Amino acid sequence: MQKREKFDNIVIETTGLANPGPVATALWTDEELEAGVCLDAIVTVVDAKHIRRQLQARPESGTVNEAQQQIAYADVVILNKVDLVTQEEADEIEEEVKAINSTVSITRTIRSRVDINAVLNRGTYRGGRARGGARQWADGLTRNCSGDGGQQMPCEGHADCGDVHSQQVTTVSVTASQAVDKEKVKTWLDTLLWENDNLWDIFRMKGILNVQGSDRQHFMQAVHEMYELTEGDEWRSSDTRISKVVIIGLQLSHSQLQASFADCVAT
Ligand SMILES: Nc1nc2c(ncn2[C@@H]2O[C@H](COP(=O)(O)OP(=O)(O)OP(=O)(O)O)[C@@H](O)[C@H]2O)c(=O)[nH]1
Repeated sequence: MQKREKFDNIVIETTGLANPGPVATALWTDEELEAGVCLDAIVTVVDAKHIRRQLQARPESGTVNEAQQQIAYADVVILNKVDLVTQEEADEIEEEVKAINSTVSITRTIRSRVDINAVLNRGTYRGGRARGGARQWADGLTRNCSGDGGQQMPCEGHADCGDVHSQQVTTVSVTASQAVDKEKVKTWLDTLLWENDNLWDIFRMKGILNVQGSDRQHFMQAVHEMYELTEGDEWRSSDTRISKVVIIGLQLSHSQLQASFADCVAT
């Protein structure tokens, strides 16, 4: 079939669809396949006036709070109707959103008037060597880590208290200061995402890896049950070579995740 012009962007509004995960994975195509469409970013509009009540709603047993889940999958949150809340309330809402998804970028709006660059062409799912995209969020991940000779890095990360938050979607971050073994990381991801016997539910993962035997940064991300590991540029001399992965999901135990990630260190 021949087409005269291509679309620049396709925006899909999943109205009435509580879980963006399956739609996102269907559109997240392998770069090497050079598909005509690729996933750019998942954007969630948060209603500042009503979100706190929505976040507190108790889900039925075996289900997840829909507002929490939609924030968990988001790469960008548009915090709308900020004219209907105070500045302090908006700050508190941002904190609650970040407690669910510490990697999300938040833009405050009235009537959803937003700079189009905040939501389109973000390149979030582009591989490691692309400009912006993975490199940008990976810089954000490592910004809070300071290297100090092989010790555990004191990184920021919500819910790093070791508790399992049963009905609450949270972000947990795990780190390794020594280089990791790529094959071990793949096995770790397979187990986390595919063989968990419903012990936890992972929606989203993003990470930067210092891979044994490589001078290049490696990026990993997962959505729903799909993950991708890509090679990026060479580490810069100013970079702290660490591995850090953030995991967003339900029933996450920081201590268990940290211990299992530590097993990925190359020996
Ligand atoms: N004051 C104010 N009102 C808004 C704003 N954005 C939308 N509204 C109004 O809020 C009302 C409901 O709009 P929305 O919450 O956007 O409705 P919707 O998108 O159909 O809601 P969903 O069912 O959640 O998709 C309408 O009257 C809008 O004009 C805003 O930023 N500030």
